[in-house]
Amino acid sequence: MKKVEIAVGIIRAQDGQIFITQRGENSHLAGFWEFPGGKIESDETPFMTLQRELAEEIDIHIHQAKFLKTIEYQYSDRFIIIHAYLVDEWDGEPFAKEGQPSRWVDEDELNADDFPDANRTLIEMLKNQEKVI
Ligand SMILES: Nc1nc2c([nH]c(=O)n2[C@@H]2O[C@H](COP(=O)(O)OP(=O)(O)OP(=O)(O)O)[C@@H](O)[C@H]2O)c(=O)[nH]1
Ligand SMILES: [Mg+2]
Repeated sequence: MKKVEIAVGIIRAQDGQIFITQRGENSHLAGFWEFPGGKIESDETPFMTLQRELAEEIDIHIHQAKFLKTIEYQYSDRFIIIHAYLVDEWDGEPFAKEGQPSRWVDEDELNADDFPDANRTLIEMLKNQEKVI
């Protein structure tokens, strides 16, 4: 079974909106919305991956982020580990560099059904505002 470990950012603006992107055609879980991020490379810490992926995918640069939660989830074809960070300070204006759809959405309006199954507990945590964040 393939094991995939990733870091993702919940990019939250001061008005509470969150920046999300849609997974491209032909990718794993195509068409679902996601938090920008990607796979941890062998010499990276999760935070280094987050910095690199947010620069590559949405053109923002971060100096810090708040670690939120690690989620483990078994898909039919892979086991996934997601390190999720809250990003509320960055340089630049996020946009989907690879041309995929993107949007800002109110935290309260995040719909877990639009995201991969692995994201469900994370989205519930954000919506329930377990007030660590
Ligand atoms: N970036 C991102 N990936 C997620 C999320 N939730 C989730 O299950 N994933 C899964 O995490 C895996 C790795 O994400 P990735 O961004 O590196 O995916 P990728 O398209 O480069 O991978 P691939 O082309 O090798 O399949 C994918 O299988 C993806 O479906 C999420 O919120 N954000
Ligand atoms: Mg990615």
